Amino acid sequence: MGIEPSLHQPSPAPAKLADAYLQIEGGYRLSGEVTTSGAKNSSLALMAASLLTMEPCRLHNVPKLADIRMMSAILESLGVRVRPVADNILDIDPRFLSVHRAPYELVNSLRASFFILGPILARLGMARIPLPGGCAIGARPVDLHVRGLQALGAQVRIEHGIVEARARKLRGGRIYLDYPSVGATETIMMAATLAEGETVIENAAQEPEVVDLANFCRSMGAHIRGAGSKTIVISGVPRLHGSEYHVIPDRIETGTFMAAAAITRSTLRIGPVFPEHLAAVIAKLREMGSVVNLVGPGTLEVSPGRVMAATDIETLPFPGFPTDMQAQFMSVLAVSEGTSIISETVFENRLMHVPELNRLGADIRVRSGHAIVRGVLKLSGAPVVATDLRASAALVIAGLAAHGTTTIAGLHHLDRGYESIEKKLQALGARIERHLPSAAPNEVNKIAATTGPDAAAAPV
Ligand SMILES: CC(=O)N[C@H]1[C@@H](OP(=O)(O)OP(=O)(O)OC[C@H]2O[C@@H](n3ccc(=O)[nH]c3=O)[C@H](O)[C@@H]2O)O[C@H](CO)[C@@H](O)[C@@H]1O
Ligand SMILES: C=C(OP(=O)(O)O)C(=O)O
Repeated sequence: MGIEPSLHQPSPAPAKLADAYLQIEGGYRLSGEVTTSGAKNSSLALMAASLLTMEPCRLHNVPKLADIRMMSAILESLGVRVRPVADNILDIDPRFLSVHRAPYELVNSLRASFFILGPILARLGMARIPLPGGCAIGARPVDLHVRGLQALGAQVRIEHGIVEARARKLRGGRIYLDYPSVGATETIMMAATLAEGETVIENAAQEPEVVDLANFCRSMGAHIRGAGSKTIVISGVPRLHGSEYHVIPDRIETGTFMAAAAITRSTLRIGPVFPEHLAAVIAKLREMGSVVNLVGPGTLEVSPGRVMAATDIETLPFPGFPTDMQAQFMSVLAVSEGTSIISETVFENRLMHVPELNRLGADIRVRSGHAIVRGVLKLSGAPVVATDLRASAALVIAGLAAHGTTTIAGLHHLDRGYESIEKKLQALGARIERHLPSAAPNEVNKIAATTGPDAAAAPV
């Protein structure tokens, strides 16, 4: 993937006092145990995959997030019934899927909305989905999704920003992905479950969320082999049945709390976790000097070593270091001893947090897509603006370590991907509060159930 520096990005709009913001008093240690929510990126793919059957599905461990609420709204716009039946349990009844087009206003806000293309095409023989939105971290084309569906016999054209795919009957095919795209692997895998004959995806993405999706499809009766390896083989079946399924824990949320432990030099226990999903993150943190141990089934303990040392990081497809953890690790490296080089190779515009971290006293320069991070002794609190989801997490982490007060605006990014993050951090002893839009500048509002991030996730 081509990488270009983010130096030429316009600065994010300054925070307005009328916007919601987080206020953090940093420089304090954390302690205790934190529970990881279900994986956002799995849940979104599984919600789309539930369209493949005509029977009800129940998903457990779905996080309460703005993205999940949006995906629920998209499914409902297609005639599908989506109901939260208990905390983090979502019932999806796709029997009445009848609409093959999704509204732009809904699809525009998240990348995962595009996951519905393959299932709708497989079920209805036609789909019209606007090009997706999501974090503005690069161009994020959909050519690999399109070529995959074409290999299954679909006719696909893109006009006026809408992807239209038609196929009376999808047929298995052989697809080599030029890049192991997570989304393209998922789109093709879902469509292929109902295609006639065998589909082989070569150079497939190996991310745990791809495996979770394959396992969910298998629980519905799909025949899928090799998920988690570079070659996935799908033998199409005439129909899939309903299923009840538990979403895997969110490895990126776990990694974010691991980074919070490292930067505040605290001991934290984090779980549930599949350590093999975080092998690269654990290895990097150990290299930097943290002590990371598995202290029980599915619980990691992160504690401080003698020093936090610089290290180089290159983001890569799984099992490499995840791009979704790059920003958070940049915060930790900003206060580690020595100079680190971070190379973002997955997305060409995912260094927008650099100027904001520098505002907090970090010393980071961007040169040809690489961030050169010179460790400083301390960060100091300042007002900053989140530019995307993981950038916002990086700013929260930096704010926990920065001396004095940090305010973070642009919380709609954070609320896309972190369930109750400030409540979880407060329980660990962090001095973090959310100020709601109506609040006077110095007046803290307790998070009202009707307007806070939990409300954003209302359907779950
Ligand atoms: C909802 C979801 O699951 N999002 C995740 C998913 O995004 P997403 O599925 O969008 O990420 P991809 O793996 O597809 O993208 C990786 C690279 O491939 C490029 N590409 C992708 C598709 C395509 O048709 N053509 C193309 O060139 C992208 O521009 C990017 O440079 O995987 C990313 C990589 O781990 C994560 O950061 C995102 O959190
Ligand atoms: C980039 C992310 O999400 P999305 O693909 O939905 O933009 C993310 O989860 O970090």
